[in-house]
Amino acid sequence: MSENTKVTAFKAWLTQNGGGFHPQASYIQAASGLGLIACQDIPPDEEIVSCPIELVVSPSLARDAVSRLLGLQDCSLSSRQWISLYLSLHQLVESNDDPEKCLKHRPYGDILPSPGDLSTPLYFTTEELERFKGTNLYGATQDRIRDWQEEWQECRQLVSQSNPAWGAKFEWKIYLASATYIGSRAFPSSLLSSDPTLPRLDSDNDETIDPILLPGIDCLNHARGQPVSWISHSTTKDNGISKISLVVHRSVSAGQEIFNNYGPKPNSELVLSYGFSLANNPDDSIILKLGGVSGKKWQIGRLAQGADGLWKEILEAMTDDESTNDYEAILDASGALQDMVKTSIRRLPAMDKNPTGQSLRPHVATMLQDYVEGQAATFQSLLDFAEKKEQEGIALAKEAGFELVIEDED
Ligand SMILES: C[S@@+](CC[C@H](N)C(=O)[O-])C[C@H]1O[C@@H](n2cnc3c(N)ncnc32)[C@H](O)[C@@H]1O
Repeated sequence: MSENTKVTAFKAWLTQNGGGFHPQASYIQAASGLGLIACQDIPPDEEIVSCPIELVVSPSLARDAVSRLLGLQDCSLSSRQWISLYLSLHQLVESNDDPEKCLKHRPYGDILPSPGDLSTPLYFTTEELERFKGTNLYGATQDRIRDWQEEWQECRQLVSQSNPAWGAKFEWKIYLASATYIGSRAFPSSLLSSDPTLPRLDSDNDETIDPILLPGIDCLNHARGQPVSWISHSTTKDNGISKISLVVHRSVSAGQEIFNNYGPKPNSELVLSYGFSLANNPDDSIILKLGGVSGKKWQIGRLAQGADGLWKEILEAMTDDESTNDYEAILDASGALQDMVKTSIRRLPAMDKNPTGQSLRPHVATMLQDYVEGQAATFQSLLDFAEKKEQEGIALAKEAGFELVIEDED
């Protein structure tokens, strides 16, 4: 099937099921892969795309379909595993071998990017990945490979027990692509509530949020700050959700791309889960954890946003009593923070003058450059913060009658 035929079939499937695209929006090749382009001027506040509830790929839909197809009972897998397995089975099982039509997302599966078009770090060459050594992203990629491979082994075993021929075909690359689709296209299940919200899917504080796939709505690329709304439509009958739609509040001129807004995401997350980065991304952040203290992870943004909590924790670790005004503790804490930040800065990968050199593909070089720039700028802001605290400590010492001269070791 050609690319156009697949897109036509997908659009027809979406429409037949009660969803669809704006009549003036075409799903075609855009600047970053497939995207939605306005064929004529579209006024603000128009519904751009909608996905009927029947086509939403939720963990429960996936679990029910997979369990029926494989004859599983009371099987426990994570939400990501159920959805990944459901998507993967679309590739492993021919339509003829699925007489009950458990796998009902074939037109959707056909328009998902091929593995060759996926660009998250799990698709980097070894040499490309090595260039990220010294960053949190490098470690996060290694963790993800290990975790997803364990998930794949577990799923493959289930498939093999049910149908050895399907199990034999279930290679790592099939699970990897499915799990990558979830990372780069999923929305939080909270959108299905009557009061939709867009929290982070990896949010530590809400374990009730699952990934869901919204065919059609996930066809839009991301633009930071784009004003959009999520509308969940209720049925008049039982007040359940009938469809989810996306409304874009800016007008779009003919020929322009229509964007979604994936929310404020740092490049660490954009690269790891989506395979792209934004230059000078204002949402960049670093994650720090103090060894031997509470184990809490601190997220610090550019301009040292969020550093106050981290500072308080370091300072409290340096003081025996409740006093956080003790200049010695302030100077110790500031010294510890400066040492920690300087070590992290030194570990960051060196940026080539010509980052699009031969060893890296250009899109990987761009991600490396954007990501390292954000990390370096954020660490530098934290260093400035620590130096300011040092000055405050010196001023307090002076008030107490001590003249301090701090010598810089670097
Ligand atoms: C939900 S899909 C968006 C539609 C997608 N282009 C497609 O082929 O269906 C998310 C993927 O689109 C690409 N993408 C989205 N926004 C982008 C952007 N601003 N710059 C570069 N790539 C982007 C990335 O590959 C990302 O993983």
